[in-house]
Amino acid sequence: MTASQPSPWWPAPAKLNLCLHINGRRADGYHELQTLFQFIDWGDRLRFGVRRDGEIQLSPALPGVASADNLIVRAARMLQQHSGCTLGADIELDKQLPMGGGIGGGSSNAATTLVALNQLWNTQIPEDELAQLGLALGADVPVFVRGHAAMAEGVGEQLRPVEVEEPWYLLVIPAVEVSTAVVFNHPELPRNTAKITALEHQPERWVNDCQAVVCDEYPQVAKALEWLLEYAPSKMTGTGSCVYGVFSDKNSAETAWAELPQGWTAHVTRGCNRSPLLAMLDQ
Ligand SMILES: C[C@](O)(CO)[C@H](O)COP(=O)(O)OP(=O)(O)OC[C@H]1O[C@@H](n2ccc(N)nc2=O)[C@H](O)[C@@H]1O
Ligand SMILES: Nc1ncnc2c1ncn2[C@@H]1O[C@H](COP(=O)(O)OP(=O)(O)OP(=O)(O)O)[C@@H](O)[C@H]1O
Repeated sequence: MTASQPSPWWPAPAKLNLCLHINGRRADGYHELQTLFQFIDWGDRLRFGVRRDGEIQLSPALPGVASADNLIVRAARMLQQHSGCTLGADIELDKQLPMGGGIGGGSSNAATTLVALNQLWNTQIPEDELAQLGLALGADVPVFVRGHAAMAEGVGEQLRPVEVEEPWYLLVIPAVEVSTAVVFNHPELPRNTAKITALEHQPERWVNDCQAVVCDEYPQVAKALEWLLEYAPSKMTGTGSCVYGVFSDKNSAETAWAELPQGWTAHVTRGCNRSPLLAMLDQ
């Protein structure tokens, strides 16, 4: 027997990497980096119903991802184990974000699950601990748990909240999934960019060190970037495949979007230093 309580939709926004500088490679293969995260006001949504029997049920399933491997289910189980909570959840996912696009959909889903169930189960895990728990699920989970635009250093685990401009973006989604591990193992990847102090205040120095190798390996990404650059300063996010152009207002982003080649997918979206998930928590 289960008893479900209705619950509102919780946002799981995407992120952009406004820069991704690779400063070195550690002995364990992981890379030292400097990357600036900002959220966008576009993402997935999740809805939770509390169950008394401890089961975690997710619907619909994601194509190609077994339920036990889904970061949503893994996040819920992790919170159960960590807190000793005996409650479960029925979780509904409204998936909008492409996978392998470098916009952090899986990580954001995991973070929203941790934050929402922490509230709905009344487990009262403090934010620092919740972010630490999330790190075991993926390098980008903590920034989504904290919900502030941030500069990340180390291997991505040291986060410092920042305030940067909140422009409009035209986000182009090439029809290709890029593997983060393949990009980081690429022999041609530049790995010796000098570390820059207060990088968040120097947008003219923001680059993505993964962009050139991804454009070489995936012509669709190179083509999307070339097209966007006709309209605005543009870059790839994370390890790709998505690329974004930066616009000062919504109108000019929409004007470029109207010229999108047939068959391409793109979204006009706004940068946010405060995640829509935090806004929901404040309600
Ligand atoms: C670099 C970013 O894309 C920036 O948003 C992310 O931090 C990567 O986040 P993610 O996909 O959650 O990454 P993880 O699942 O932690 O790592 C995937 C793979 O990327 C490589 N990796 C990741 C982060 C890092 N600092 N150095 C690495 O070399 C490792 O080969 C690792 O096996
Ligand atoms: N709930 C989930 N949503 C998306 N992907 C998931 C989820 N659970 C597990 N995955 C797995 O994680 C992989 C990476 O998905 P994700 O959407 O986070 O990619 P990404 O945007 O490239 O991530 P990042 O920017 O963190 O590198 C997927 O290919 C999928 O196999």
